[in-house]
Amino acid sequence: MSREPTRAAIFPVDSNDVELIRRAHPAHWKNPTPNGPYNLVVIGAGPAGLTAARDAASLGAKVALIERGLIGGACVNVGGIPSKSIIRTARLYADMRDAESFGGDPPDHLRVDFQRAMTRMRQIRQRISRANSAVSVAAEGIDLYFGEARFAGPDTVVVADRTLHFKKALVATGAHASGPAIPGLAEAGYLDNETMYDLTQCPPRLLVIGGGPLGCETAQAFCLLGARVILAQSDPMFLPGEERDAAQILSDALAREGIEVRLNTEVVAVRMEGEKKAADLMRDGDTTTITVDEIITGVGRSPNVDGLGLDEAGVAYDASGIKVDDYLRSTNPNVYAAGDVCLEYKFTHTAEATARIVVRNALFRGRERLSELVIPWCTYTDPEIAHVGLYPLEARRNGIPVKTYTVLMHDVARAVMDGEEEGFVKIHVREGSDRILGATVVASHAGEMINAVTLAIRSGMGLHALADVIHPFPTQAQGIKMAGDAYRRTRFTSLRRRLAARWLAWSRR
Ligand SMILES: Cc1cc2nc3c(=O)[nH]c(=O)nc-3n(C[C@H](O)[C@H](O)[C@H](O)COP(=O)(O)OP(=O)(O)OC[C@H]3O[C@@H](n4cnc5c(N)ncnc54)[C@H](O)[C@@H]3O)c2cc1C
Ligand SMILES: NC(=O)c1ccc[n+]([C@@H]2O[C@H](COP(=O)([O-])OP(=O)(O)OC[C@H]3O[C@@H](n4cnc5c(N)ncnc54)[C@H](O)[C@@H]3O)[C@@H](O)[C@H]2O)c1
Repeated sequence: MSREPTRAAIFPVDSNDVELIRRAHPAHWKNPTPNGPYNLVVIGAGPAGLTAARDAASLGAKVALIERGLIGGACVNVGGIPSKSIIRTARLYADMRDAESFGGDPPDHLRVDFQRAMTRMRQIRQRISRANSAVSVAAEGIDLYFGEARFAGPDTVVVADRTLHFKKALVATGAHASGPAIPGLAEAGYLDNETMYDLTQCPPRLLVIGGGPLGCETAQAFCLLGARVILAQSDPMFLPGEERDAAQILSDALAREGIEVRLNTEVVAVRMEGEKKAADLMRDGDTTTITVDEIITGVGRSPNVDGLGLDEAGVAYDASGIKVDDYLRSTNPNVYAAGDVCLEYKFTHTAEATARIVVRNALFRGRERLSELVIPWCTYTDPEIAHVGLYPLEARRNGIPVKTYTVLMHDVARAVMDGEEEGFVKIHVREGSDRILGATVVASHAGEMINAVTLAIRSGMGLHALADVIHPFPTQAQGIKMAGDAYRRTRFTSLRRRLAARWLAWSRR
């Protein structure tokens, strides 16, 4: 059974897309002619490949970069950039509807202009792609090739009619949307992240399958842009990896906005009924049928390993991607991997961070380790959910006693003023110390707030010291400092308090 999603429209949709393609994969690009072996051949020009190629070239390495599609990879073209652009417009409509609670008047006839929201997204996407144009990449001294790359041996890659020899290679081919094996889905047609940004009209009734970051962000954005959304998630909670109360706040927020939340629910069959798509949803053995205009899937991503000739290169891989050691080296000591093709945590920032490790380890005999990275992440729903470090459950499983300091956002003055009181800051420390193990922030700007905790963990700064960092008033980031203050207050032992009281009493004499 084919699991290919249907094309919503012909890409390019408008002149912005034409411009994007002109920059990110020019029609008449002439591939260079290799001239001796490369220090580094990079396959894939997404965040991982671009970062590695640029860093290596700027250090004087002879670098080849190969891309089969658009420079920028998933992030720029079909991921973080388009999704966060439409989320911004969705939030604008949410604020307009909510104008009364900010002391304003909601517009009389609020009509969502979906096409304009999507056009704005395409404008932003092509604007951001300027920084990665083929011409600018080549101008940085990188030999840029377009075409499908394939290993022809342990030190050779072929692309189009060129054969490239390398001392080291980096596989940075990313991942693609996994197609859920739901009977009838392929025949009925569906969209995923490769195709949904081609939409020019908002589907009136939409089923989103999958309640991970992609499904939750997409469901909320499309709901705020006018679709009636049903969100089906097979797990009992959205964002299954996150802390329960964070996922619960999100679940409540989605339901409040009018999304039909279906947890513990499997989509078991899809079929066409006239112009509509009928989907059978099963929960606890009971099946209900819903009818929708469109289906979007977000059920995880699978690494791009097929057709790369990895066996010829002696590079081991499986369904979770290329097997790498802590130095990001594959089973071929001269071939490394970075980003989505090998990582459990599939984020733009981890793709870039791992690419930097590869440049140091592969070209300069570095010994930098993947396990030493402190990796935060954020789901850009409203409220946002951000995390870094260990979860309490993980810590306890490893025998580490945990104490948590919690600040509710409704106690943070700026959050109250902004009408963004939902959420919390939770900082987990090793019990009996101020060593920060991890943190979860649920707040409108959690993605910005988590950075202070990441910095603290990275630099070995304890929660006590974090409380001493002066935060401008009023900011929502004060929630982080307030968690530090909560920790500090616990240090006022009864003996200290008694001594302080005695000293103060003596000072009053
Ligand atoms: C909808 C969505 C939203 C997201 N939002 C966020 C977010 O908010 N924040 C975040 O951090 N992450 C986000 N991500 C994840 C992020 O996009 C990825 O983690 C990131 O793009 C991975 O970078 P990469 O370089 O490893 O791979 P990719 O970006 O996938 O790039 C790989 C490149 O390799 C090319 N390629 C593949 N095979 C070959 C071959 N054989 N020959 C030549 N070229 C090849 C591909 O064409 C592609 O351009 C999101 C993802 C999606 C789908
Ligand atoms: N803000 C961000 O950083 C961001 C945003 C979007 C995507 N991403 C990245 O992209 C990757 C993919 O995200 P994702 O949300 O697609 O994957 P995911 O694996 O994180 O979540 C998929 C969810 O779908 C559910 N699911 C799977 N099959 C299902 C089915 N048949 N019916 C109903 N539910 C089903 C799973 O229970 C799971 O919770 C992730 O690694 C993520 O890091 C990141």
